[in-house]
Amino acid sequence: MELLKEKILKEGRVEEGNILKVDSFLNHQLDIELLNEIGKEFKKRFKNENITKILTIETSGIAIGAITAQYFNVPVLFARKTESKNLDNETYESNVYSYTKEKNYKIRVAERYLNENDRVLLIDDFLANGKALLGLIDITKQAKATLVGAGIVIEKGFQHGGDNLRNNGIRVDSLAIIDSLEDGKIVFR
Ligand SMILES: O=P(O)(O)OC[C@H]1O[C@H](OP(=O)(O)OP(=O)(O)O)[C@H](O)[C@@H]1O
Ligand SMILES: O=c1[nH]c(=O)c2nc[nH]c2[nH]1
Repeated sequence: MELLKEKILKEGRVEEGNILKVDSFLNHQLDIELLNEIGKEFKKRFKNENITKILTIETSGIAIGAITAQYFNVPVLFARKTESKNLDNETYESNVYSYTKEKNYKIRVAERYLNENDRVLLIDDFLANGKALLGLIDITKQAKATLVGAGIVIEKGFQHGGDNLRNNGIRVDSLAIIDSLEDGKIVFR
């Protein structure tokens, strides 16, 4: 998606540890105009798939998940990473290692909001090693829901999470794929 790539080149900063910082528009401050265009693009790509639910993971997936859900007219459900009295006792659970936080999280989704009648589109801001998506896929399987695929805003292709999933037959549509951040230079696939 050209608009997104231009924005990444204009505002993205490469940080230590192969981190691309895009917090001016994607996962801290939010550029709603751009996020709307991204939501429309996901709708265009998955419009024939009868999606019934968008599933994402807190924190950074929520904004893009919610904006995208408007174009599908379906609810967005986000996996929680922290315990809460606010959550049902009956939950699907999985484990996710966070690349940016360097720690493991137990993620949870209330059973009542995901079931075998659902056709699920996973949405997230970033795909790196694929751990967040693997956790969401695990939860989708536990719910016996149908996994349609994943829509990702930025994939860091050099970390291979996306290609591993594709090799396992999972549809992963990323709007920008980065092949290298070496020497602080952003190189798209
Ligand atoms: O493909 P992976 O290696 O799993 O990396 C991608 C995940 O990492 C980020 O989440 P993070 O753990 O930084 O949490 P946040 O959403 O709270 O920022 C991002 O929002 C994805 O969910
Ligand atoms: O803002 C982010 N930048 C990254 O490089 C990254 N990798 C995983 N998750 C990420 N989030």
